[in-house]
Amino acid sequence: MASSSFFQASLSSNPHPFYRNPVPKHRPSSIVTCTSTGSNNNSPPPPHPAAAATRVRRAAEENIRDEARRHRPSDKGFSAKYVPFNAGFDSAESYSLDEIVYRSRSGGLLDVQHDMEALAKFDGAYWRRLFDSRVGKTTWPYGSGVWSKKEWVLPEIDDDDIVSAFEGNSNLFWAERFGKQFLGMNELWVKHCGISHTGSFKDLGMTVLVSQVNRLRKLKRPVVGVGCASTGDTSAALSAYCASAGIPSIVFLPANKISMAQLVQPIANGAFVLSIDTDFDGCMKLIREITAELPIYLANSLNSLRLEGQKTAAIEILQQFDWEVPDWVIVPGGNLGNIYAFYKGFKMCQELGLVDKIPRLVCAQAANANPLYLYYKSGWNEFNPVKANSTFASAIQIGDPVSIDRAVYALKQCDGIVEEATEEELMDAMAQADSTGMFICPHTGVALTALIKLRKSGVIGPSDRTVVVSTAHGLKFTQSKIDYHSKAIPEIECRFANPPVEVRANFGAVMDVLKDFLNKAPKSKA
Ligand SMILES: Cc1ncc(COP(=O)(O)O)c(C=O)c1O
Ligand SMILES: N[C@@H](CCOP(=O)(O)O)C(=O)O
Repeated sequence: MASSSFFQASLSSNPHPFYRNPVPKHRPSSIVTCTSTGSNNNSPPPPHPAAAATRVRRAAEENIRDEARRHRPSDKGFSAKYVPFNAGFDSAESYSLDEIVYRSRSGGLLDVQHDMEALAKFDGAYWRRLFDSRVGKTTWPYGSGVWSKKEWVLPEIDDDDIVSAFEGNSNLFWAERFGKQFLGMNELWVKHCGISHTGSFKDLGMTVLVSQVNRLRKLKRPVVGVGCASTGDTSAALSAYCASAGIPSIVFLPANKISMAQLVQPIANGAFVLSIDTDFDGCMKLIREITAELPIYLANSLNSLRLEGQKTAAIEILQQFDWEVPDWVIVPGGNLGNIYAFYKGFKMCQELGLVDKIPRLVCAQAANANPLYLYYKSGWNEFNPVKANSTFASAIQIGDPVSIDRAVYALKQCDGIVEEATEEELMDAMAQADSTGMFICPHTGVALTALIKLRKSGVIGPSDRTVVVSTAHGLKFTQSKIDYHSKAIPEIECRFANPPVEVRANFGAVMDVLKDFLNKAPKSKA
C-alpha cells in the first residue's frame, strides 16, 4: 500500500458545505408548512402530512436543511435507548444513545430498544401511509430510505445532525429469467442493496452511526474519529459518510484480502487506512482494543446503532410488495449483524400492525467461512469460531462473527435456515445469474446457491415468493469474474465461463466465427 504520509495529509477537517450554510435570518413565506403528524396522547391520528401540504418551490437562498427546520414535526414522544440484547423483563440496565457504550455490563451485546408503546399509538395503516408518502422525494431527511423511517430509527436526533446521501430505496426487481430457467420459480425477487452510494448495504447503517457521531461531537463528547475493521464494504461506507461530515475516519483492513475497488474507496475519501498483516477477525480484535483506549468511536456492527439503519431494508421490501409479506428472504452472512437487522425490521412491522406475519429467513455462508452453518448443523448445540479460509466472497471471510447471538436469536424466532456454498457453487451461481442480465457480487452468489439447494430439496416451493438480498454491487468484485471467465481458477471447472473469442482482423475470419455463433444461438420463439 502507499505511504501513510499521503493518508495523514488527507485527513481533512473541512466541514461539508451543509454545515457551513447559515440559517436564513428571515423565513420565506412561500412554502406552506406541513401540519403536525399527531400528538402522543390517545387522540386519533391527524390528517396525513402528505395530504396536508401543498408545496411550492423553496426560496433561492434556502436549502433543504433550512426547509426541514421549518417543517419540523411536533415531538410525539418517540424515543430509543440501548438495552442488553435479549435481556429479561426484569433487567433495568439501559443507556442513553448519547453514551459511548458497545457492550452491556456483563459483556454481552446491546440492542436499540424503541418505545413501542409510543409508536403503537399510531396504527399500522398510519405508518404504512406515512412511509409510503416519503418515497421518491428530496425532502430532508426523508428522501433517504433510512430516514424516511426516522421515527423507528433514531427518533430523537435533530434533522440538522443527520449525515445522509439519500441511501436506501434500492430496487427490488423480479429476477424473471433466472427464476424460471434455473429454479422453476415465478416469484424470485432480488433486493439490490448494492445499488447504493458506496456500492453496498453498509450505507444503510453508516448514515445512522455517523449521524449520531456528528451529534455526539456537537455535544462535545470525546470522539476524535471513527474507526472500523473491515473486509472492504464497512470501510468504504464509513469513510464516505465521515468525509461528508468532516469527521476523521480510521480503517483497519486485512492486507491483500479485499478487492482493489473496495480498497480505493477509503483512500479516495481521505480515511486513515491501516493495511494490517492479519485477517478480518484479527483486525476486529485490534479495533476493539484500540477503541477501548483511544477516543475513536467504533463503527462495526458490534455497535447496535448500525443495525437500526440496516433494518430499514426489510421494511422497504414489505413496502415494495405493497405490504404483502414474502415467504422467504435469503441474506448472505459474515459478521452476522445484517441477518438480525432484517429480522428486527420485519418484526417491528408485525408488532406495530403494518403486516400480520414475518418471512422465514435463510442465512447463507461461504463453506470456507461457515461458523454459523456448523453451529446450525450441530442443532444449535455448540458454537465454535473457525479460522476463515480464503473465499471469493471475500467480504464474508469471517470466522468469529461478533453478532453470533443476534443471528441465532433471529433465526430461531422465524424458523430460519442456514445454508453454505462452496467456492465452485457460489462462482457458478454468480455466473449463471450474470448470464440472465444481473451483475452480482460473489456474496449474492452464496445466497443464490442457498436458494438453489433449498429449491432442489423442496424446502422452498416453486410458487414461494422469495427475496434474495444482493448485498454489494458486482462492479466491486470484477477480479473474481475475470478469473472465472478466463478459466484461471485451478480448482474450479468454470462451467459457465464466457471468454472472449480472439479473431484476426479479417472479414472472412469474423464471418466464420459469427456464423458458427449464430448457428448455435437459441432460436427466438415465433
Ligand atoms: C457484500 C457483503 N455481503 C454480506 C456481508 C455480511 O453481512 P454481515 O456481516 O452483517 O453478516 C458483508 C459484510 O460482512 C458484505 O460486505
Ligand atoms: N463485510 C463487512 C465486515 C464487517 O462487518 P460489520 O457489519 O460488523 O461492520 C465489511 O465490509 O467490513
